[in-house]
Amino acid sequence: MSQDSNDSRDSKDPIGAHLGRSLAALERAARDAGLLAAARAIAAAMIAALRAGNKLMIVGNGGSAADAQHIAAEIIGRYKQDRPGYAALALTTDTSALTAIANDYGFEQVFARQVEGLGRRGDVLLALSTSGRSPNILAALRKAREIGLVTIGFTGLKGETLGALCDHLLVAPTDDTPVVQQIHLAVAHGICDEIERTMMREAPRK
Ligand SMILES: O=C(CO)[C@@H](O)[C@H](O)[C@H](O)[C@H](O)COP(=O)(O)O
Ligand SMILES: [Zn+2]
Repeated sequence: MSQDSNDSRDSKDPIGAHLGRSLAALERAARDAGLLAAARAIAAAMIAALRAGNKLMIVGNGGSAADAQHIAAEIIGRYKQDRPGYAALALTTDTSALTAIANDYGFEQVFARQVEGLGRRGDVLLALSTSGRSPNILAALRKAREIGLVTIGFTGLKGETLGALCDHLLVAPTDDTPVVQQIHLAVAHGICDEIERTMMREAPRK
């Protein structure tokens, strides 16, 4: 049985059961010193790259593709403060590129090919994968390493092997896919806050 499943409550009250699982996992995350240390190190790596004129690229499948776009929008647009846009993009949005690459080279290459074309040494690749096993995510991380990007993985309890391809790995303390995604987004919002506050403190008008 999954760490967070509760079958009898699920069948009677799926919404309440989901909220209960989400709350418990978020509480575990908020008290997880390893997760908080990883999140702070990830924010610092992103800040260093953005300050040096590099960019952040983000990849994910399904709900994590939506999260990739959400996080990129917070950074290029704004999170809470009026400030310059910082260089971030999701590689999940260009349907022409995605379909051409999938059609011509296979779905496994949809992100790796974009990393090859757009990535420059010192850029950051943030890969969101709840399972840590999606072949297109693994291929993107391998390509990023080849080019000299900083590699960051967000995963769940089943995905820790992703760490072999990542300079920084954040592990949500659950194996329930949607709850893993919710923790990824909550941590990402905290990281956006840290990025914005630090960049604004150091160069408020730049
Ligand atoms: O949003 C959800 C589940 O909450 C799904 O769309 C989910 O993202 C998809 O099944 C993905 O293909 C899962 O990929 P990954 O996180 O294992 O890399
Ligand atoms: Zn979902």
